[in-house]
Amino acid sequence: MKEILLIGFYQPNEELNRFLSSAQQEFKIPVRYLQEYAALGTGGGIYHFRDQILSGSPQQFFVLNADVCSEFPLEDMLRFQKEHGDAHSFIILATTANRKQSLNYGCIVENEHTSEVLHYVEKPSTFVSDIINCGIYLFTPEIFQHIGAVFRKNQQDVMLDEQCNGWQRAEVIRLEQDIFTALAAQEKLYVYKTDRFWSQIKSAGSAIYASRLYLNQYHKTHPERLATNKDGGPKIIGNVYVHPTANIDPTAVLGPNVSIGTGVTIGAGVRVRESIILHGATLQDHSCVLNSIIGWDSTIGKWARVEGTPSDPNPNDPYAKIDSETLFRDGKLTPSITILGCNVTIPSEVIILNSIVLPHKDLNRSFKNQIIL
Ligand SMILES: Nc1nc2c(ncn2[C@@H]2O[C@H](COP(=O)(O)OP(=O)(O)O[C@H]3O[C@H](CO)[C@@H](O)[C@H](O)[C@@H]3O)[C@@H](O)[C@H]2O)c(=O)[nH]1
Repeated sequence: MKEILLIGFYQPNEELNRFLSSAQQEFKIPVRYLQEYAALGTGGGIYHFRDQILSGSPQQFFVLNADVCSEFPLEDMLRFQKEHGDAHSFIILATTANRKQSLNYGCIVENEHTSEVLHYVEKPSTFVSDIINCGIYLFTPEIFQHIGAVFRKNQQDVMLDEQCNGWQRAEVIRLEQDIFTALAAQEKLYVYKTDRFWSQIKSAGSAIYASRLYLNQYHKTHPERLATNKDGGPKIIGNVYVHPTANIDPTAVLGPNVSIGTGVTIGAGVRVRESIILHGATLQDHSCVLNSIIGWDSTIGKWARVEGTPSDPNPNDPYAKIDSETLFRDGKLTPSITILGCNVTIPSEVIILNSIVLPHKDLNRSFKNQIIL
């Protein structure tokens, strides 16, 4: 791997720049952010920056959606490409979903013998296939010829349509609908199926689930990254990550599925389960945090209870995925995890249940099922 390019249409800010430079230092690889002038779609985005992507003449490159978590079996995909198709074929990583949930993803029909993609439908309205697109692709530079053809076709369409504002429309290209659908059954596009962990991260609730998947993975591959029960340390249950700079009272009980960030302070008798505590937060003595995300520099008072409702996939269905449901159903806030934005203060002895608290709020009482602005 030579370089990582992040492509998006957001204005870069100081936080992003700090992240880029610390990632470069940590992973010892150039990491750059390329900003689109407008949302160009996944195909349009990489096409717009094709010169940057192709500088250094890579033979292949990966394109990863930013909102997925996975074991990212990239080497397996490279190996698969060598074994199947030819050196110029494109590979989509796929996994199996249940019939109902498959409709929320890109669906793939394959030739079972050759793994060639025969048919691709993005988010179909009726069942097409339980093999779904994971949003992780291996391309060769030739993909730009296919995107370029769509771009030129769009340009012609735009010229014929006098009313529309030219370039922008022509440059918006979606990989799935505009490229994959056309490439199916052309002996170009192949699918590599994985049964390793994979999930979308579309809602805040899925962050806690994704964190569990990564901690499980660490348990198998990097157990040294996880906290253990030590004399003079807190009680650890299951998979827990604690940043070395966190200050944790030995009478606290953490886990399972807990991540504690930089400089967090956790007082005596605190209980944390299924939660993410971001940097600089303070959990005062005997507070209890369950199924929640605590934002940067927030403070939870003594004996306070911050609790959410997990939205995990059905554990009895091996192919179930997390539902990226909307915040409201039938006009009501769906019970979900509790999220505190940054710099929120929760007083002592209150309960915050299934709520979303926006940054910099200083609460003075208990809240249940609310979005607090
Ligand atoms: N640079 C850039 N990125 C974009 C743009 N539009 C979307 N993206 C990025 O492309 C990724 C997926 O885009 P979505 O539009 O949110 O699609 P989706 O509903 O997540 O579905 C996609 O991912 C599923 C797997 O998670 C797939 O199953 C599905 O087929 C599709 O690829 C996200 O990381 C999103 O940030 C754009 O204009 N520019």
